[in-house]
Amino acid sequence: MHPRDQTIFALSSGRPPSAIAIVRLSGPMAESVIAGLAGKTPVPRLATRALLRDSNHQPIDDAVVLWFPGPASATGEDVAEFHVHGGRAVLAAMFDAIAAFDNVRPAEPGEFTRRAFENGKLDLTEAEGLDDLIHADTDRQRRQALRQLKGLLGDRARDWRERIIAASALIEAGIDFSDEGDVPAELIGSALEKIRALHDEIKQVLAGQGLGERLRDGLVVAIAGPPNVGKSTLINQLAKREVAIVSPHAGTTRDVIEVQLDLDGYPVTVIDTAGIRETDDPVEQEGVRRARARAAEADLVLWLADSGDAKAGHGGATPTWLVRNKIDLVRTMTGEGGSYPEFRISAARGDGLSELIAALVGFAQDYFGTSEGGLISRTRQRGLLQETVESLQRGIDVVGQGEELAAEELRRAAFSLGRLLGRVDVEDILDVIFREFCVGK
Ligand SMILES: Nc1nc2c(ncn2[C@@H]2O[C@H](COP(=O)(O)OP(=O)(O)OP(=O)(O)O)[C@@H](O)[C@H]2O)c(=O)[nH]1
Ligand SMILES: [K+]
Ligand SMILES: [Mg+2]
Repeated sequence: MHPRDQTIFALSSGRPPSAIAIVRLSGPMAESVIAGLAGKTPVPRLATRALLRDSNHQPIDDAVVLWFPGPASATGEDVAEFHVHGGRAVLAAMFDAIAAFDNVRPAEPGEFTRRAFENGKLDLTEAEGLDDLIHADTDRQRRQALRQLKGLLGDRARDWRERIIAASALIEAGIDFSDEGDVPAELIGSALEKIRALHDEIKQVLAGQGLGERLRDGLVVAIAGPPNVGKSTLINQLAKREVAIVSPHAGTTRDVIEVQLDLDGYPVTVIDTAGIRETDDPVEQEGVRRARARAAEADLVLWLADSGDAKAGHGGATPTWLVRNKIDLVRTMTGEGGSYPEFRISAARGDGLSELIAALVGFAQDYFGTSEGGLISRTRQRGLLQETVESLQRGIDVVGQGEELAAEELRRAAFSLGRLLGRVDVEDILDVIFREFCVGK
């Protein structure tokens, strides 16, 4: 039997132990399994209490079960849900009892959503939104994912695709006429007008963008600087917990330490790195190498320095702020900040931290944009819209030289939008997209 025709099951809720765990099944065997374990098929879509028993009639758990006959289900197939107590032994017994049925197997990551997609329950942009929603850490990420899940980009793309096909029809009609000699100029003129409008509309969506993708990936802020200036002390303050070891010993931090922060709804990853200096210790050398590499890749570097002797500079092109630490020890500031924005803090005492954090929020606002974010949240989506715009532009350019050429470009544009929606030619990308999903989703 093809894996696609098998019935799949998975733990759809979080890691056990938990108060309640949800085990989900989808496929033709779902009814046999739910009836087998619960004693009878429950009334569709009604939460039903049942004592679940295995094939030897041994009780497994006192549970709530739900039965969703297809196609009116999340995946479009028959779906069964078991709400059991979330103990490891309960779940192990459930999985054994379920897997004992023929043609029932554990689901691959994202396989439920993939089946929903294949059964037309959602388009590919909505599936991507669903994945983003599950992984959203901050409020802004959640709102963006929800917009995507609601199909805003998908709706626009469907509309664009239909209009491209309508413009094609006009041009194709022109081609038919041209056999008789004269191509009616008003047909071509009208098609051209439609294509120009589409081109401008999609281009506008592309222009206001970058923000959505950034919101999905988050902003990376690296704390760098010489040894012992208080980098780890600062990251602990920002994280409000002891993520990094602090000690008076220079060269304490060697690995790159990362924390995820929610700064006013913006997802920010702050990284603490090894103090940058010349050293003979090969382990510390490796730490310094990593520190430089991560600072170079970051979106913003907080270059930490001793207040008494501040020299900013990591030599990279990354935006950099000079943060003078330990102002509790020093009265007079020396050293050149140069053109870098400057902050004065005591990471240990907390002085100046609220100003630094406020400035970080401001930076995040500029970086992510203050708008609600755009329709595009992935490079895949951006690339396909870009292709669409290019095809439309070529269509406009060549329409005078031959209607066939223009029609071909419009077909390409419609094809790119079809791929965006997951309607055509997508097997390869489906594997990539759904692999990133959680098991049980
Ligand atoms: N007085 C004072 N001491 C501080 C301040 N911030 C950090 N320290 C102290 O400075 C020493 C070094 O702090 P760390 O946070 O380990 O410095 P680091 O830059 O991470 O050091 P490396 O990882 O070794 O590069 C510790 O003894 C801290 O307690 C501060 O604002 N004021
Ligand atoms: K240290
Ligand atoms: Mg450190």
